[in-house]
Amino acid sequence: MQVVNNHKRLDSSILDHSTSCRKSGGQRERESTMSSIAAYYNGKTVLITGATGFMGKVLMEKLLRASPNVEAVYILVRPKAGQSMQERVANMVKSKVFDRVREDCPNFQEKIKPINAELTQPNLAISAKDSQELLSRVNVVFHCAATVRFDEPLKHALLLNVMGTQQLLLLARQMQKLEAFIHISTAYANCNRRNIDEVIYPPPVETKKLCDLVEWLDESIIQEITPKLIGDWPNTYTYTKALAEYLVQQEKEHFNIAIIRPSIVGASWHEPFPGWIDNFNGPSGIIIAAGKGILQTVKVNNDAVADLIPVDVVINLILAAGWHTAVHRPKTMMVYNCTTGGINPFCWGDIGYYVISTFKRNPLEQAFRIPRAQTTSNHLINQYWIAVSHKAPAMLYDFYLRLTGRKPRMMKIFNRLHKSMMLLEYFTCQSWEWSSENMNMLMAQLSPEDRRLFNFDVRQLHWSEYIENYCIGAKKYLLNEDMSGIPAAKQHLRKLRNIQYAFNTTLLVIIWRIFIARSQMARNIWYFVVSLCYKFLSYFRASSTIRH
Ligand SMILES: CCCCCCCCCCCCCCCC(=O)SCCNC(=O)CCNC(=O)[C@H](O)C(C)(C)COP(=O)(O)OP(=O)(O)OC[C@H]1O[C@@H](n2cnc3c(N)ncnc32)[C@H](O)[C@@H]1OP(=O)(O)O
Ligand SMILES: NC(=O)C1=CN([C@@H]2O[C@H](COP(=O)(O)OP(=O)(O)OC[C@H]3O[C@@H](n4cnc5c(N)ncnc54)[C@H](OP(=O)(O)O)[C@@H]3O)[C@@H](O)[C@H]2O)C=CC1
Repeated sequence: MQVVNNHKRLDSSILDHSTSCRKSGGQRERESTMSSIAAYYNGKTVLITGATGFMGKVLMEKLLRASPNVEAVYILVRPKAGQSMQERVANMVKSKVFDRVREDCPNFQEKIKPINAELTQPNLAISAKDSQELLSRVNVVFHCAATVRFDEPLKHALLLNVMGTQQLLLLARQMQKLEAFIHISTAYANCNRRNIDEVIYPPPVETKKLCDLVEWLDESIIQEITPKLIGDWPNTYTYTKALAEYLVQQEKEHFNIAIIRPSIVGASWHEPFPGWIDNFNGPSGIIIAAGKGILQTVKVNNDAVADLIPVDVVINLILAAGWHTAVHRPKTMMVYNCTTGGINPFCWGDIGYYVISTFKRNPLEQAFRIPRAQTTSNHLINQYWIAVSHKAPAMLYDFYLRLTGRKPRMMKIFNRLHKSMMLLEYFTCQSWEWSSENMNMLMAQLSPEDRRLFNFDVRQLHWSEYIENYCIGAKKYLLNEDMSGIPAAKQHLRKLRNIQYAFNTTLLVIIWRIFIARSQMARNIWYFVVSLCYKFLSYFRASSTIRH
């Protein structure tokens, strides 16, 4: 109920702004003067890479809704999974994430200008004609495209995250009207350090030499030497993002640049809808696995800071930084650590608690077991729980599937889950400290209206409410489950609970029977307990007879 009310409150707080597309030119003009950021983007031409991704879509939606008079939004898109660029964009604009902007500006898609591109190819595989159009028109670039997979082979991660960025920078250098270039990095680019300031740290290797090396080395050799090359970085993703930051910094003399470093980007806080999420990355897959009762134990340090940041907070900061970089042209290149830990900390243990309690109240459909999450940072304890509460039930279930003539699948799901958890545990078992002076400084420079429309003040974030919306968002938007199915899902959980009680009781009786048959001590304990119960019952009966 609280969540529903919250949704209403949030909706009404942004309603007056979101309807601006339907208002008259004069009204819109007046509103634009109130919001410097929204007004800045009106009339500008923007280029977004990674627009088909999780953050890119939210960025595009907010930009088109906040500044409906933006001149054009160019997006670099590649054909994928048998779909042409046009088909992908046509499907994308139908996505629920654009529902609000669709309502406000039914023709919003006319502003979107897709450009065929592949960031790993020479010149980004952009045609000469498209390239010319970009060079003569673009005012602001938002570079979001990247591979965010932790297990990406080094060569591919370098090709996309480093060389792709370099090529985009080369293109940007030639843009005649460029006012700002905003590069999206990650707060974990320097995760080999404990305290991370808003500065660029020296790269671990000379990027050019490394790129040359992997170009001619055999793939299998690169795989073999990857751990040595990445050193104390946990994966190729964070390593290549660190290298890219350095490259971006090298261009600071040529145009106005800012780098945004978000931590773990989660579902949205307010916009476009509370709890909006559309992929299984980061915590989302783990949260769903917990809600389905598949994941029963997870390796986290309960007291370590869970540096989650809502996607809309990141997008608001990105847009504000774009405006600030273009209009105020800071003398030094600004790096914005976009994190919550130092401002409004929250721990992994608390997340575990709130996730489970939300899914008990709002269960997912067809759960495998009752949601329950054992959280520990102890490797042995975690392995014990994995054996007892993951592998054993999975084997039993697969055995049951085999018996009923179906294909076993649970062990496969668990193996995949364990692989993901192993890759994520580096981030859940330790804490980092990020400074956030630049984010605070930028916030201080915003007008009250901008602070409201482009809110990135995470001090106002109420974690329990946010996690509740996150879980409900995952249910609605990721799993496409209807809230009207909750009574049936609760009924299913009750059934699972009864099955579990019956199973546990049977198991206990069997174990006890085995003990009694084999051990004199177990027999003695058994007789003692039985006689104690008998005495207690006799006493109870006698005392109740006297009272009558
Ligand atoms: C209760 C306690 C809470 C505690 C909660 C702890 C959370 C602890 C988070 C730490 C988070 C740190 C984050 C650092 C912050 C950055 O800066 S990193 C940016 C975020 N990047 C990531 O999170 C990438 C991590 N993921 C990966 O690297 C790869 O997905 C993995 C983990 C290696 C798995 O690879 P894979 O086995 O090949 O699987 P993958 O291809 O990813 O997925 C295959 C399919 O299964 C789907 N899928 C994936 N997971 C699921 C799922 N759970 N259910 C259903 N389908 C799924 C995918 O959508 C995909 O579908 P298609 O696209 O094929 O249709
Ligand atoms: N999500 C998170 O938790 C965090 C993300 N970040 C950073 O934010 C940015 C966006 O992340 P997010 O939206 O989550 O990532 P997604 O994986 O959702 O999106 C990645 C985007 O990059 C595009 N892309 C990938 N490869 C290529 C290629 N070869 N050519 C052209 N485009 C390509 C994808 O296009 P396609 O649809 O064709 O695959 C997609 O649009 C990244 O730079 C990431 O490092 C930083 C911190 C945390």
